[in-house]
Amino acid sequence: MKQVDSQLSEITESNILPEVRDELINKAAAAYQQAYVPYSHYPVGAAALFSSGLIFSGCNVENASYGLTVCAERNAIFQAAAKGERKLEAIVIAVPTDEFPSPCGACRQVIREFAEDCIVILVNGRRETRWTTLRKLLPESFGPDFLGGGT
Ligand SMILES: O=c1ccn([C@H]2C[C@H](O)[C@@H](CO)O2)c(=O)[nH]1
Ligand SMILES: [Zn+2]
Repeated sequence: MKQVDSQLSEITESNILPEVRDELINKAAAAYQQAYVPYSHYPVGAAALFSSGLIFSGCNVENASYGLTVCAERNAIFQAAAKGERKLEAIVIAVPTDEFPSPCGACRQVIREFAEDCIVILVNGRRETRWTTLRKLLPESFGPDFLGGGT
């Protein structure tokens, strides 16, 4: 546990510039304003930083056929992938509630497709942050390397 925490603080302190972090947080919080959530009333915003330096944001979009709902994280990542981005560096997930969000299993796996590991910053409605990593959220993961893919 100690080791994980020290790895984490290394990642959080050194790998993201404060101005980039702030931009990610602002974009994720702006994204949830556009959430389409007539069923859950739980808006989520995500902002994903890719290796190009570009940030892609997205919100959750629900559907009357509930299972067709797309989460904010996947919306942001798929928009990036559609523009040719392939390497995810960090993702911020923001909600307006007091509780921190947590990416669902499907989104963890989609994050894994574009990052062996990456910074994950969770933001609540008070703009408090919780830093974690994909590796911590999805240990011993299955990824593109198993299939010789990932490019
Ligand atoms: O990390 C999360 C967790 C949930 N949701 C969405 C899916 C659905 O629209 C609503 C309730 O599950 O929140 C996200 O977008 N991201
Ligand atoms: Zn999800």
